[in-house]
Amino acid sequence: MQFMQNSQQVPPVAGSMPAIDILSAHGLTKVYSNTRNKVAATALNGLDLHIHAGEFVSIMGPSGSGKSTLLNLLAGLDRPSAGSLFLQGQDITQMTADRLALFRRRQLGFVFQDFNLLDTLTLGENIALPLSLDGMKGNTITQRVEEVMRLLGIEAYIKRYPYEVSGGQQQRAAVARAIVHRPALILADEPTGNLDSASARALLALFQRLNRDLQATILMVTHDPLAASYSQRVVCIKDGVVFQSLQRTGDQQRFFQHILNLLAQLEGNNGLE
Ligand SMILES: Nc1ncnc2c1ncn2[C@@H]1O[C@H](COP(=O)(O)OP(=O)(O)OP(=O)(O)O)[C@@H](O)[C@H]1O
Repeated sequence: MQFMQNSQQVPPVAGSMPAIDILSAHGLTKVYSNTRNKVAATALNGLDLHIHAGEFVSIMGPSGSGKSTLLNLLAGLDRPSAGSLFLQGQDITQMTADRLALFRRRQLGFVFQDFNLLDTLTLGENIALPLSLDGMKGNTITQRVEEVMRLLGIEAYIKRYPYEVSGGQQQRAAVARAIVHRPALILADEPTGNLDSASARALLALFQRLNRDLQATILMVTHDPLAASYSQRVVCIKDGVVFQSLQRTGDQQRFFQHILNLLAQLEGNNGLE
């Protein structure tokens, strides 16, 4: 299984930063206007962000800094008030609703805090969904589902329903569903929030493996500095703009310490919840 298939994408050269932008946001602004009390809230205030192909990036920031708003815009669930947002070289802010829905289905993979698996479908059927929605043939779907379940070590549970497996196994199935169609970008929203610490570490190690071995590009929103230390770069948002971007240089323990230092720099560090 390989994520880099598009001619626009090239695998990163070992030891150097990959140069192709999967995501490129310029002056991204979102103002929520409340018609009732006529008070506007600026959630994003001209944010610039670039994510290269093959990067694993964490987004952090205090409560109310704009993380969810950013994720909603990246997911195409909401439109910005101003600015451009290029994914795979296409400005999704200019797409019609239909094109955006197709783009989202093909190019993005989502992993949520509460897994979002359908209870009435088996794990195998849940994972098959993005492929069947895209009209793929049954045999090919079966092959792809089995391949991805093997990759994630959950092939034994293909016929089980979500309520018949553990939280960690459900989240692995959710990751399988997010990657089965080989999206350009995986968006993860607090993916470890509902997992015990052992399952959380296993999931983060899995993200690292997908990133390292398959060059999957991952953007993860997290409040947890330990979770963020599994990624290669932390982008800290404050008041709707990028406060600082921190690249991992040494080992994970050292990066974890750098992240803690960065969080300590943020005004009202106790707002990180
Ligand atoms: N639908 C909305 N209407 C009005 N204001 C909103 C709306 N959604 C978010 N906001 C405001 O926009 C700002 C950014 O909110 P957002 O939810 O993006 O922050 P966040 O960083 O995800 O916070 P948290 O970590 O608490 O989830 C906040 O001031 C919030 O009150």
